Amino acid sequence: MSWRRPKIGVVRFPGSNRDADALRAVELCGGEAVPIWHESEDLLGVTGVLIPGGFSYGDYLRAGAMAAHSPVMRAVRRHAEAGGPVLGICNGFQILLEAGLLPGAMLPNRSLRFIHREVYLRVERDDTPLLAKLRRGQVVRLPIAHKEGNWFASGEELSAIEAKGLVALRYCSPNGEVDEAHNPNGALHAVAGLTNPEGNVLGMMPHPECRVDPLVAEPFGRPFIAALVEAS
Ligand SMILES: NC(=O)CC[C@H](N)C(=O)O
Repeated sequence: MSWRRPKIGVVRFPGSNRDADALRAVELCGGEAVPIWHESEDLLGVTGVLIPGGFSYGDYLRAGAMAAHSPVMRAVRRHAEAGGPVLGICNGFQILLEAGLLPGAMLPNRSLRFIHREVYLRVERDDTPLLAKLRRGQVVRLPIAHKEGNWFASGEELSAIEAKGLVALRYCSPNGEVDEAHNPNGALHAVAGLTNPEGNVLGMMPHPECRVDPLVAEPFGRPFIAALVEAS
């Protein structure tokens, strides 16, 4: 890494609650974490963006639906369209879907319950900078904590997403088998994470930001945060 610590903006909305861990995770992975309030019309000179989890606007309407119309999201869109890296975690992923920066939509979990537990994830691609610290086929374990993680796309859209290889992560067994028994929320094709066609925007339901410190647990989240820092 160069002498300069890349500046990563951590966007905060009313109701964000994973922002503190996200800020710390960025610093632990070598970035300079810059909090950005949702009313900001610009990104304060950052070169990467992290949209953390939580309950922006209380999940009213649909999770992420109101946050997607915040002033800061206009700046995030410009940054993404210019090729800048963006990582959306959980509510951040929901916001990116609602903003149309990633394809598909979230439905309530199949069980209609909030689910908080560890899951296994199979890495489906490693050919883009935000996934470059993982390898295809690798299985990682991370926690999920959501009630709207049942990812959905229409049949045609789903085929196009698979054909373009946009699926980044799928829920799986500890051995990497993708089956319905290991799909916690009913997401179509067990989708847990997606990229845009250009690969510079990544959304994921599991939480890497609370798995970066080896004193807490095996740091399976580190490659995601470190890749964002390096890509920025
Ligand atoms: N931890 C999160 O970011 C998830 C909260 C999310 N709004 C939900 O679906 O419940």
